[in-house]
Amino acid sequence: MSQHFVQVQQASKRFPQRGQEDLTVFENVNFNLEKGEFVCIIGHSGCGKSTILNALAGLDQFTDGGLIMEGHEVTGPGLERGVVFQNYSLLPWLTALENVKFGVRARWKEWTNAQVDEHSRDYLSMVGLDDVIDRKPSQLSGGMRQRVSIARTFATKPKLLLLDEPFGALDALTRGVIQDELIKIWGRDRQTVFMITHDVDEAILLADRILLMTNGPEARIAEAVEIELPRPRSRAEVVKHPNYYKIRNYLIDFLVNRSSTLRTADIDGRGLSYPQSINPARADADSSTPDEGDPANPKLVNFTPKETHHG
Ligand SMILES: Nc1ncnc2c1ncn2[C@@H]1O[C@H](COP(=O)(O)OP(=O)(O)OP(=O)(O)O)[C@@H](O)[C@H]1O
Repeated sequence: MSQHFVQVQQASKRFPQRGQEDLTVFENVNFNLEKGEFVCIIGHSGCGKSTILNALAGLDQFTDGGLIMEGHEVTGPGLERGVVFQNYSLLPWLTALENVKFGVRARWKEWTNAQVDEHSRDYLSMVGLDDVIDRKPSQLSGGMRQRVSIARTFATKPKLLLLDEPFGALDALTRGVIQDELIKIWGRDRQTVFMITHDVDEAILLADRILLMTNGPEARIAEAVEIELPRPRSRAEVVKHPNYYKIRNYLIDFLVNRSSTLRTADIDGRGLSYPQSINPARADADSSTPDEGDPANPKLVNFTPKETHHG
């Protein structure tokens, strides 16, 4: 039986295409998540990240392959898994507090109203929303709405949190503030998190490991990069750490140069190919040359997705 909290084995996803061969988005995808781990996944647009996340959520299924969580096959959605999407799916007719309470009440049906209320306020407070809990989503900014979504999902304490580019629609400043809140809230509960992001710096700040996907079609998870930086992390401290540029340059090199060339041929033949584990902080020279710029104030790298072709 699996020793891992989540185990994905030989997963593939194919979509039928009218009059053409099926589109194989990814194949032979293998990875594990350990309990309490924060894992980010990065790859070019269209390689299948959301499809993998949706399968973990039980909202979609792999065409082939296994998905096991705590020894049980995942076959549909469940309360032990919570999802935050980019477009904060709040109930528009409920206030921020009511939105959070809605999830909490569904999770702990035996709780009194006072318990539900206190718990929900606690999580809204953690994301800095004490003053606006009685506002409806339409009266909140995009950043505030996303904070409500995060509070709502974390408040139900799912064992596995699935975050699909949760900050993708936010400006850089708001994003920074909410990243800090996410670190705080995760630091308290230490749930297992699987998060999609296009932002290399965000991934370094948050993750214990970053899974790197090659380009689709027929994408793979080629490497798992260990982020050896002390916790608790803050952006100010992380960018000053001697390992920071080694990790960052390694990731950017993968995305810019290797994600398109490291294809099936390179990783085939290994049978059940788990991603190669990489620790750029311990690697030599090549990937460790700092890029130009002020280390205390690095350029914000928001990795711009590249369309891939499926023709
Ligand atoms: N229902 C569907 N039918 C056909 N093709 C689909 C369907 N859903 C997704 N795809 C295709 O599968 C591929 C993977 O989509 P997915 O959204 O998982 O990629 P992604 O890596 O999350 O991309 P992005 O970073 O742009 O969000 C894309 O090429 C998409 O067009």
